[in-house]
Amino acid sequence: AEAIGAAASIGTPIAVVTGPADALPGLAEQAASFGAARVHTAVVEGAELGAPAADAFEAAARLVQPELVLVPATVEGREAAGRLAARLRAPIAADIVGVARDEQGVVVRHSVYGGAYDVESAATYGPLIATMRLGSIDDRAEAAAPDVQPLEVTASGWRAATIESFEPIAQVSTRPDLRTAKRIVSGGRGLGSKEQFALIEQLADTLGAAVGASRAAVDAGYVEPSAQVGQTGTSVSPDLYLAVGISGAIQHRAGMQTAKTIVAIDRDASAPIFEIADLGVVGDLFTIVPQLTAALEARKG
Ligand SMILES: Cc1cc2nc3c(=O)[nH]c(=O)nc-3n(C[C@H](O)[C@H](O)[C@H](O)COP(=O)(O)OP(=O)(O)OC[C@H]3O[C@@H](n4cnc5c(N)ncnc54)[C@H](O)[C@@H]3O)c2cc1C
Repeated sequence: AEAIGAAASIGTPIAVVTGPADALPGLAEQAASFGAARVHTAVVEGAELGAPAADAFEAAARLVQPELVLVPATVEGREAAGRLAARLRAPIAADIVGVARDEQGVVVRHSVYGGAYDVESAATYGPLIATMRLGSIDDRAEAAAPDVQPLEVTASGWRAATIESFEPIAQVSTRPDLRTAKRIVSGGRGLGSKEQFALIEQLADTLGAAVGASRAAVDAGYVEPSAQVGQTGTSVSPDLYLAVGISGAIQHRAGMQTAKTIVAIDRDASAPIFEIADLGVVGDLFTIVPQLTAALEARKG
């Protein structure tokens, strides 16, 4: 939805979806519902990473002759985008957080030095391939009527890493996914222990929010690494980001400062998190958070 929304903000979005044959109709329908004017499908099955998707992207790029190819900056997306750029001899812009158009063509935006600077880049010849940081683009397109066209893909046979075995991790959480959550409650080192981090989980559950954390909280073992928000964690752009006992280091802010409303609770009035907070509460979190949770529960009741 994000890639299609970003593409629609500067042109006509054409989606390429890859996956097992039985999943493609559903994926194609979803892409149209996200606003893709046309959807090209390609069957990608098996355990090879990157190369089969790059084969499909290459076939689509040669057919469509796009100005810009947007690929989500996931592990596999980055691999496929790099391969595609090499094969098309096209430039690549890594980890973009925005797209625009000026009089000369497509411009992409990057957030660098832990979010301290925004820089723009453009390609002098195209197509520009860009990997897109997930959770960084708000644009969404209107749903389109499905126009699904299978791609003819010639397998390149290029070498690729393969998955030989894997162990599924049972997802036990009923909370929203961190990356796409509308509300996030994040806890930092100020929580002091894994047991006390439960305060964050209770508040999150009261708000129907996802649980996030600073790296200090993750490193201290209060919460699992998948909860980390920031430069080396997940980038998020929720409607509400509630930071509790998080000082607001630049590396944390890099992953959350695009949240629409930021609320911070910290006992240190000079903590940098207050520089970007829309609402700040200076005080002891162990007093404030239980009261806040109780007040929200009472309001729900
Ligand atoms: C290369 C690199 C990458 C990094 N990537 C990330 C990243 O992705 N994400 C990330 O978060 N960090 C990242 N960091 C770490 C970052 O620099 C900070 O160290 C980290 O964000 C600090 O976490 P914190 O705010 O929880 O801890 P602290 O900075 O220690 O802040 C704790 C806060 O809790 C407050 N507090 C304490 N007790 C209470 C209380 N009882 N009530 C209210 N407030 C209280 C304190 O006043 C303080 O402001 C990275 C660092 C490096 C070098």
